[in-house]
Amino acid sequence: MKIIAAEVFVTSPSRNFVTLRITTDDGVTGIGDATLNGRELAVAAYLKEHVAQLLIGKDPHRIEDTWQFLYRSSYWRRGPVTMAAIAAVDMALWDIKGKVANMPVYQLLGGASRNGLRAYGHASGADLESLFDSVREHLELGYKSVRIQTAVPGIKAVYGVAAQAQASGERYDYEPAGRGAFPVEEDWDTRAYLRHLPSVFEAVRNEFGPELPLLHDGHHRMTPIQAAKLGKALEPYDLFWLEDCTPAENQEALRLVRQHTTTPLAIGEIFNTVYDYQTIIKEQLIDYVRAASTHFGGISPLKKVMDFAAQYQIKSGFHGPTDISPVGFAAQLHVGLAIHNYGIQEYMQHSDATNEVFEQSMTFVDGYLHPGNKPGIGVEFNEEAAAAFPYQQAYLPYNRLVDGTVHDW
Ligand SMILES: O=NC(=O)[C@@H](O)[C@H](O)[C@H](O)CO
Ligand SMILES: [Co+2]
Repeated sequence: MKIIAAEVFVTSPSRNFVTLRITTDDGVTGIGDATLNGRELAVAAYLKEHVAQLLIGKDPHRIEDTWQFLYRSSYWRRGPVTMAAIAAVDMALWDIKGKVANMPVYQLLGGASRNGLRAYGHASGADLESLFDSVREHLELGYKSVRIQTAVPGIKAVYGVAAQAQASGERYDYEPAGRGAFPVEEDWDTRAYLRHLPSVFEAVRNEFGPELPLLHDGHHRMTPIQAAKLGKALEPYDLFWLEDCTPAENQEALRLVRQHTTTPLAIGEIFNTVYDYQTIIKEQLIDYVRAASTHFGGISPLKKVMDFAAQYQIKSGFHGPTDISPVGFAAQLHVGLAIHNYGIQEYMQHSDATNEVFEQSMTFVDGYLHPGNKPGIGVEFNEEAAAAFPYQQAYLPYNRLVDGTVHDW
């Protein structure tokens, strides 16, 4: 069996996606997600200009060998662009292998370790009333766990609060990527946030009780001691996790947070190799691995990092916003179903237009996800539908503090 074609498609139903399709001489095709929100064309070019020609003639069954070849032969290692490109190839080859074996990918990874994958949704609201409505809406949609994001007094626009979508009556089902040639500037004040958030969780617990698993995303905005302060202040509200509490390029920073709080910590959606996790896993500085198949080099390394994490009783919490395409999302459902140390899956629901372009076999029933049992990854790419949605440049917002200093968004 040989690879005869590797094509890259950039399409933009609701938001931009980059998809790789590999075709073999037997006519079997496989697809992979190469979407990097705000830098999509960099990955598309990396694949089109530098990778596609290297794949022609290769045996598609040699997944690990192809992964290692792409990782080491480029010489320049790691980074979000390279690893998203390698991820797309890895996913497409697993898709092909599953189709040839006539098995869903999770069966090739060792079979199911559970019946379904517990998911959490993104509840948000500018004030308590709209936040409570959003929690109720997600409970009605079947979610059994919810992430809580809300506005902060004195701050104009805060990450994760879909006020703009709610104003137009839509559900918050897209990741903030403002279309246009320059990132939208948002504002931030950590002290105001730290003063406000505990009262929000107290109100949510009073309204919804002690059982409902609640998550929160700090989105890289605190220093370690501020993250420690928040983690401790939230302990009475028994969070499932506090995510991205501080920028973690300096993995040792989590030592300080860990010393001060028992609030579980989740880190890593912007990481792209196991080396980014090495210290925080070995020293058990986190409880959940936030990697996504698309940003982390694909299915193969996602399984490897979870096997490493298992030695330290750390579980999965894979990143699953709508800027992970349905292909990347399905790929990590297969990994989540097969591993023993599964935790929870972030699940924002893609839009109707996106679901038209990507025909999926995954299901979401009573709060649990399942990738389905179609051979391979279980997603078909509709090229005709994709052609109707041309790429539109879009950037993620960025932050400035009230004194004008650029800050993490
Ligand atoms: O936990 N989820 C997140 O932090 C996401 O909403 C990220 O901001 C977006 O995926 C960035 O493109
Ligand atoms: Co996050």
